[in-house]
Amino acid sequence: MSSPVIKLPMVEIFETVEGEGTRAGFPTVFVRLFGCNLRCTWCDTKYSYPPAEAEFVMSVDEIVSKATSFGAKHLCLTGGEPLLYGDKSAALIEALAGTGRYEDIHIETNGAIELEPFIRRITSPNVRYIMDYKLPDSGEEDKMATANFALLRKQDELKFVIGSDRDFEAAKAVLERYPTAALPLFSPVWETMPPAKLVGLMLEHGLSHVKLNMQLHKIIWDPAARGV
Ligand SMILES: Nc1nc2[nH]cc(C(=O)O)c2c(=O)[nH]1
Ligand code: SF4
Ligand SMILES: [Mg+2]
Repeated sequence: MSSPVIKLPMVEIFETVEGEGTRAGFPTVFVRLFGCNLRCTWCDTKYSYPPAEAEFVMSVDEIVSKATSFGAKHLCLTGGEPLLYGDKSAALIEALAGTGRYEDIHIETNGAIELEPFIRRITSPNVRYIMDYKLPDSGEEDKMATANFALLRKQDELKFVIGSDRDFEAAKAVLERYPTAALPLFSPVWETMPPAKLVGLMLEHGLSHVKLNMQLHKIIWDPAARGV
């Protein structure tokens, strides 16, 4: 019996350089799924959930075939929220890992999805999670799945997008409250937090284990550009 075709709503698949995190600067294929369970005030991908519509629907095989048509050895699965589709999202990750084409597959997840089923099911060593923790300015802090902190591994990354002094204080408090093996990243909200101010706060508060995370793609291209 053949397995049923798994289909997912999609926004875009493209190749560029990774703009964020420890792999910033590497040529990377981006697979952006449609749909999100949050509505962050400062969201920069509002085209990835309603009232916008999915650009197309693709089967897992079609997504893998398009992704592997590019040369990059890094792949970023993003959205929207790429883990919104549970077993279907997991099947896509397994299929991408199963190609053997990628040194690194990282998943940009929003902090409002329990990671336990994914970490348990997907055992490929090159699959990593970059989890956001949504701070007060996002309006979505109460949705955070704090059980994920203890599950994240040293190859994973924990990203705080910081819009204000209040957000900075909250991020610092979260790191003190929830121990994690993941690498903490502090990223300035493009419109409201000058990077120099965020660096000043990091140094002033002695956060020697935290890495500044600039969005390279917003420096290289127009901050509003899509598909870069
Ligand atoms: N270049 C580039 N790097 C990125 N890293 C994370 C992105 C995202 O939208 O999740 C992104 C993106 O959209 N473009
Ligand atoms: S989780 Fe990401 S895609 Fe969803 S609303 Fe927040 S910033 Fe936008
Ligand atoms: Mg983006």
